[in-house]
Amino acid sequence: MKVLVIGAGNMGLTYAQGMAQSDLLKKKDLLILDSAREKTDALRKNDEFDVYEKIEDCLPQADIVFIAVKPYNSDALFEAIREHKKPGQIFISIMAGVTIKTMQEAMGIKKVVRAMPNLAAKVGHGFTSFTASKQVSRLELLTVERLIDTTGRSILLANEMEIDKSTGISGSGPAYIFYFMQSMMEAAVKMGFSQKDARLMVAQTFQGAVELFNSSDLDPTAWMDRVASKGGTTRAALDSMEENNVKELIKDAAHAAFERAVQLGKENNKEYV
Ligand SMILES: NC(=O)C1=CN([C@@H]2O[C@H](COP(=O)(O)OP(=O)(O)OC[C@H]3O[C@@H](n4cnc5c(N)ncnc54)[C@H](O)[C@@H]3O)[C@@H](O)[C@H]2O)C=CC1
Ligand SMILES: O=C(O)[C@@H]1CCC=N1
Repeated sequence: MKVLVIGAGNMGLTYAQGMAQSDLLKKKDLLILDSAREKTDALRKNDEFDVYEKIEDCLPQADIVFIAVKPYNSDALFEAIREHKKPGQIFISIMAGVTIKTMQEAMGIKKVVRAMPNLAAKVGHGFTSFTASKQVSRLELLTVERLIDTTGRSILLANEMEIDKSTGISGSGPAYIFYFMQSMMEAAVKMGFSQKDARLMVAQTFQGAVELFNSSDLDPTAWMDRVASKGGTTRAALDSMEENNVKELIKDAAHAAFERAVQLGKENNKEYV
C-alpha cells in the first residue's frame, strides 16, 4: 500500500510523520507532495519521505491520498487530481467545510473520506472524526482508521452533519482550552506572579486535571465536588462562574463553530451526500 500526502503544512506533515513512525508503512511507501519549493527542499534535506513537486509524478502510484491543503487551494488541486487520478484510489480530506459531494464532482472520483482532526495530532494526542462516501468498503475504512490513528484516536461518524458538529467540539476545541488557559494566566499575572510561573502553574493544573479525569469514569461534576470543600475557595469560584453563565457561553461558542462549519459547507455549494 502506498500513501500520498498532498500539502506538507502543519497538518499534512503531522499525518506524514505519524504514519512514518508507525509500522503500517515502509519509508518508500509514503509519498509527500507540496507545490512550494522551499517546503520540498527542506523535506529532502531531512530525507524522511519520498518528496514530490509535481502531481503527475506521484499521484498515479498512490492507493490512498491525504488532502491537507487549505480549502482555498482546493480548486486548482482538484483539477490536477481529476487529470492524473487512477481508478480505485481512496481520497481522505481533512479540509474544513469541503463536502464529499464537492470533492466527488470536482475530482471525478467516488471513494472519499472526510475527516476532521485537531491540532493535538501534532503530539500524537489528536482526535479525528471521519465519515465516508458509500463507495468506501468496510475493509477500506478499517485501513483508513488505522492510518488516522497514528496521530491519536478517532471515531467513525454516520454523516457529514456529525462531522460539522464534531468540528465545534474537537476540531476547534483545542483553541477553547487555550482561551481558558490564557484567562487563568492573566489572572495569575494580575495577582503578581511572573509570566513564567503563571505558565507553569496553569499548564500543570490543566495536565493534572485531564490525567485525573482519564483515570476513572467519574463525571466532571463528581471531580468538581472532590476539589471543592463546602464553603471553601473552589465553591466561591464555581459559584461565580455559574452566576456569570460561563457554561452557557461555552456551549454557545461550540455551537457557533458548528454553525460556521455548516455555513462553510454551503458556501462550497454542494450538499451533503
Ligand atoms: N490547523 C488545524 O487545527 C486544523 C486544520 N484543518 C485543515 O487542514 C488543512 C491544512 O491546514 P494547515 O496544515 O494548517 O495548512 P498549511 O498552510 O500549513 O499547509 C498547506 C500546505 O499545502 C501546500 N499546498 C497548497 N496548494 C497545494 C497544491 N495544489 N499541491 C500541493 N501542495 C499544496 C502549501 O504549500 C502548504 O505547505 C486545512 O484545509 C484546514 O482546514 C483541519 C482541522 C484542524
Ligand atoms: O478553524 C478552522 O476552520 C479549522 C477547522 C477546525 C480547526 N481549524
